[in-house]
Amino acid sequence: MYDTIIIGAGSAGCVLANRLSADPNRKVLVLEAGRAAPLASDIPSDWVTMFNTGADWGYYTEPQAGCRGRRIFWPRGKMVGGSGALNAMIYIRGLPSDYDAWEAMGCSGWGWKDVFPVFLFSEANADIKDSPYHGNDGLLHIGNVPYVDKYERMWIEAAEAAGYPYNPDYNGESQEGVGLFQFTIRNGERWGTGKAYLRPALERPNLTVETGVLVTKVIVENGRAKGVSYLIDGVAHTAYAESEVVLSAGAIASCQLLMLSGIGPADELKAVGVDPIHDLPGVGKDLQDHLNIPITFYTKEPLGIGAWTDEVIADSFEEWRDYRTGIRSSPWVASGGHVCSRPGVEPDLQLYGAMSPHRDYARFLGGQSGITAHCTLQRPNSRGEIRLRSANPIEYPSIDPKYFVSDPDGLDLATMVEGVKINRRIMEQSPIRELVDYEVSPSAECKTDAEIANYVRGHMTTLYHPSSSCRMGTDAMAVTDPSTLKVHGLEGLRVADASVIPKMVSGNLNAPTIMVAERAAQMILAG
Ligand SMILES: Cc1cc2nc3c(=O)[nH]c(=O)nc-3n(C[C@H](O)[C@H](O)[C@H](O)COP(=O)(O)OP(=O)(O)OC[C@H]3O[C@@H](n4cnc5c(N)ncnc54)[C@H](O)[C@@H]3O)c2cc1C
Repeated sequence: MYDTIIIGAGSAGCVLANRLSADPNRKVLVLEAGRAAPLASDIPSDWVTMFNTGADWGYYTEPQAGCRGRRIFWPRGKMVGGSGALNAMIYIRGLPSDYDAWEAMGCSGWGWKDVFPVFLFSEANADIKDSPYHGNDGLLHIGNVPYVDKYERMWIEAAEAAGYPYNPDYNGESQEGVGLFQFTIRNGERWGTGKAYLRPALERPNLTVETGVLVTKVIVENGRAKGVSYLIDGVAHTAYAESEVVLSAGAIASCQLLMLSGIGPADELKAVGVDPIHDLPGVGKDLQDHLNIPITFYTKEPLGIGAWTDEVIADSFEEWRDYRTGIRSSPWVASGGHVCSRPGVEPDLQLYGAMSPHRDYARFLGGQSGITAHCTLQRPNSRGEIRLRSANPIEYPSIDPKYFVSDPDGLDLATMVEGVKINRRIMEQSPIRELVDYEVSPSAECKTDAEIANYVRGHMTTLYHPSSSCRMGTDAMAVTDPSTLKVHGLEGLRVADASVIPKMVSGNLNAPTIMVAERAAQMILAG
């Protein structure tokens, strides 16, 4: 018998495993479906090479009516460290107003004044000292990118020439402007929560971590979570928890597991053969994600990833292996920024100037060197849902983010069209302009807003940030209680991961998820 069972050793689960097992009187079990992270996870440049491997759940959405019927690829980490072991390692918190909006939605205790100290508490910034905006004593190592390509600096110069000010610290006083991102990289190696939080706790006798374990159900008796059922190599097992079960399986699997356990919209559960035990209509609803649109240019000279030969790849790996330096110590998303699509808004677009001629999540590279300019919508209106397809826990759920179609005013699409125009403007400035041969995609013929919108629908990707599928709140569609993160109406069951985020923040989701997990641990330890 354990005190606490944590489902999932991802970004959030590893934080909880560390914080909760720091209490020697608490017996903690962590159950993770994946196994140890592969070498590619350690190497910052190699994150995209893990897509569609055993370390990736490799989900696809339902065909998206707003995206010309395409199914959108949704990679998620399936390994110790979770998506934080697969991600691009950018560290960003979002805007203070994002969290104040959470509070205004009924999540009292989650305003900026409440969460900012938690961000500082978890942060160990190696490069920015004596700043009121950064912590230096936490467990989460943050640093500047170890390798900056000269063309990344040129992209920043071009963006400045287009009128966007240089910002040396977008986690500082203001997010607006362009510059270099900060990363969860330590001495040239990925340092997600699997290493920062879980690894140092593994020696503790009160912490057990089991990998290769697929949790299939939370066992609930008389309104209280008692334990979990899981499969190891297809064989069923159970484990019991005295105090509680914490779902940290991520924004897809946490709501899937609630529904498999009979907790969710009762009619929908019955329709797929699951006996409802607790009618909670919001489970799986209100799903949000960051939408991203890349545009690609070929360059006249070889540069960046497009210039890598087999020899460069081999030599750079040896350099990384021996010294943790060089081109493989960069995730190649170092130059970017946050800009406003129109006057009177806070930065609503995140930009990247990636020195890589890629398309389709960098699974394919172009025939010559190039630059891909990405633009992400920071605060989307689109909200979708996750539903069970069947009562079979092995079957992936139906993921329908309803991109664009759930935003009847069309603001999401219109803002992304502006983002494409901003990226084109940047690419027209010196010193990048002189490098560009021609625009490959969407190509110079795509000119009018309507043509660009059609391109956005046909090429948008996820920026990998599903959230809000078990969102916090006090309204009828809320799933988790903001003051405890307990599932409404049940005892002994909490959710602590990206799925409780009530509304998308203006920035990538790892840091906010880690903050949520830190707070969940504080709540649990407080009893
Ligand atoms: C490719 C990619 C790039 C990204 N880039 C960035 C970035 O640069 N910066 C940033 O801030 N964010 C980034 N993100 C997003 C960020 O990494 C995630 O939002 C964050 O990791 C989510 O954490 P989580 O704890 O909610 O879920 P996860 O980290 O996904 O953890 C869930 C864990 O639960 C396990 N699990 C799931 N189901 C079960 C089950 N049934 N039984 C047992 N275990 C189970 C999973 O295997 C996984 O380990 C990226 C994400 C991806 C996928």
